[in-house]
Amino acid sequence: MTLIKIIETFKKKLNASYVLKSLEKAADFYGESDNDSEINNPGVITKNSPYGGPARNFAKNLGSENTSRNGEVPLIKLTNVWKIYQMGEIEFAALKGINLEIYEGEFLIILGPSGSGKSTLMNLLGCLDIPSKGTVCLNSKDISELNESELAVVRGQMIGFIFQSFNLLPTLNTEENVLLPMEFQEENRQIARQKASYLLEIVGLSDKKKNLPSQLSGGQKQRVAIARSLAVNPPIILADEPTGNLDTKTGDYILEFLDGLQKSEGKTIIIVTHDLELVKYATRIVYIRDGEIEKIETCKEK
Ligand SMILES: Nc1ncnc2c1ncn2[C@@H]1O[C@H](COP(=O)(O)OP(=O)(O)OP(=O)(O)O)[C@@H](O)[C@H]1O
Repeated sequence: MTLIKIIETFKKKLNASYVLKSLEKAADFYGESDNDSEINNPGVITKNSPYGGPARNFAKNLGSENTSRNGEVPLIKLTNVWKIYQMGEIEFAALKGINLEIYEGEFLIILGPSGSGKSTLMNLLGCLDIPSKGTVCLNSKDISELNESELAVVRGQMIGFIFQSFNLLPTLNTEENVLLPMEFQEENRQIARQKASYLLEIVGLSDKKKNLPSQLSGGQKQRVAIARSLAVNPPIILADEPTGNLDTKTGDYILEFLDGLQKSEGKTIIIVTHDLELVKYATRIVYIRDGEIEKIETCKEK
């Protein structure tokens, strides 16, 4: 199966049971369930979903040559990856020979202290940067072989980003921020707006569509960022300290939400963090220190 076909497969809809679960959680957490008939009526959401029919288990749609979790081919594979920053005469190796395979449907936590190379690694996993040495393969394709525009297309369709600082565009309102990735993917404007509405319902922000980021709380901003990360229904969600700027309760809600995406949607969740609290959500933990993988732990049960 070609990468384009795989990407097309990934563009199918969000799962209805996940939507219901997420809505219930959002309603429960934000105390909105009593006043919102749509939240109490999942049929309405399902009927209005612009993402079409259920699409559980992305892996099953990939074709045997690309299936991952128990198979041979990882979704992302790093082989002897080095990242060397040049500062005048001085070279600094932020990553030193990283080998890592990430499989579809994992909830991977990359844990390490400040300066250990987490963000550098995230930039490589997210195809935002290329390695100085070694290879990063996404669906068996070496990203170094792609030109900038090909890389942007792959990144846009395969990966949803969530950042500690939310990275919302300050002059765009909530709805426009969620629409943004779809604009780059040339979505039909009307369908794009339907999708944005749908995603904002999932994260419990239907009533904040016209608010600017400055008119939202931290937790609401991060929920907008999550809705935006899901806009093109990517198979991979990559998050850099997603709860770093949130209080514990809101942070837990965000993580439960991501956990739901992994469990019910089969999405691959990758979080880089220094926060040990997050490991309870992981299926695997990668410990990184001084640019090297110290150890990798597989978690028996979540
Ligand atoms: N552009 C750059 N030029 C030079 N050195 C850099 C650059 N970016 C990062 N570094 C260095 O690389 C190392 C790893 O940085 P990185 O941001 O990946 O760490 P981190 O684990 O994400 O840290 P934190 O948790 O504090 O964000 C650090 O020592 C940092 O100073």
